[in-house]
Amino acid sequence: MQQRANISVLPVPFDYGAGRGGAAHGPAAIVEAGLPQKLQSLGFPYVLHSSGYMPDIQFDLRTSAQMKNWGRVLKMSEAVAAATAAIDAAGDFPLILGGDHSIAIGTVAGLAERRQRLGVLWIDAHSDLNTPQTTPSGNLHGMSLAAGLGRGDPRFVSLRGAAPKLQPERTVLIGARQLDAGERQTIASLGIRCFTMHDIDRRGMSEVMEEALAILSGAGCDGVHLSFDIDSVDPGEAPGTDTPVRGGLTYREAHLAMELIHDASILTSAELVEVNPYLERSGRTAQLAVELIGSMLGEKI
Ligand SMILES: NC(=[NH2+])NCCC[C@H](N)C(=O)O
Ligand SMILES: [Mn+2]
Ligand SMILES: [Mn+2]
Repeated sequence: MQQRANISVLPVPFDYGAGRGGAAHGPAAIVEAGLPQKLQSLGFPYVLHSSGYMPDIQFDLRTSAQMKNWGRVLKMSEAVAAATAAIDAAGDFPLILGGDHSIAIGTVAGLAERRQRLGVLWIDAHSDLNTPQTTPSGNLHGMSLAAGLGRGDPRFVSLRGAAPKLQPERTVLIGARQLDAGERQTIASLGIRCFTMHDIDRRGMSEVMEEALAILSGAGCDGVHLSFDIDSVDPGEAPGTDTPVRGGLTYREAHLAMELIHDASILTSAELVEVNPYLERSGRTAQLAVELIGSMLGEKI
């Protein structure tokens, strides 16, 4: 991260953007797995917010086949955007814990309020570039990056005003290995830089990350947000997630990515999403999340 010492941890216990329940318990699992101790041992002052900033979203039953639970996702997004914007405005480093990946609709909207040239590093097995027209599932966690880029339902795209929040030349994807047809089209037509698992296999994580970070460093960003979907990591290491895809990042590749991100000193915010403790007994996925956050913050072997 940049020279901002105070870390503001914002839990988003929400999973109505996913196809099943459980990711709402991700933040508690990550805290339970030792995140506060990790931040302390690395010497960062931090505050751990309660989830009380979220209004009563349970009872907004508005939904459709193309945007399941959109009423709840919209209410959550508004609350998360406001909370994230406030943390950013206070000069703290926002560290957001998901929750399913639909929470990025809110985090990106909140960050974009002060940062019109926000860069985003999206580490994920997926691209989350679907729209209500292209989604195969109707799950909004597969549409969050699209919303940031100005694609999809106007209520999400224009959350808290200006749209789009993100520009394709400041958006970099890493770890992709399961893209839907409409998403491929969007990546091609917008010219988004997408480093797939194929690229990582051939060139190695180190070279891929160097290029990715160079793109963001050279893109005139006024901030860089890391959106880390734990399903980017291979399901052997990260089984507790809703949409696992074989052939993911190894444990070491994931750590190396985080270490290189730290060394580049460009991050101004980060989120870690899609940990679903319901899907495993071991707790190893939440533990991995804590370790990866450690590497992101400068922990070395
Ligand atoms: N954040 C995630 N885990 N997204 C998974 C998306 C899966 C699929 N592309 C869909 O739109 O439904
Ligand atoms: Mn995702
Ligand atoms: Mn994913």
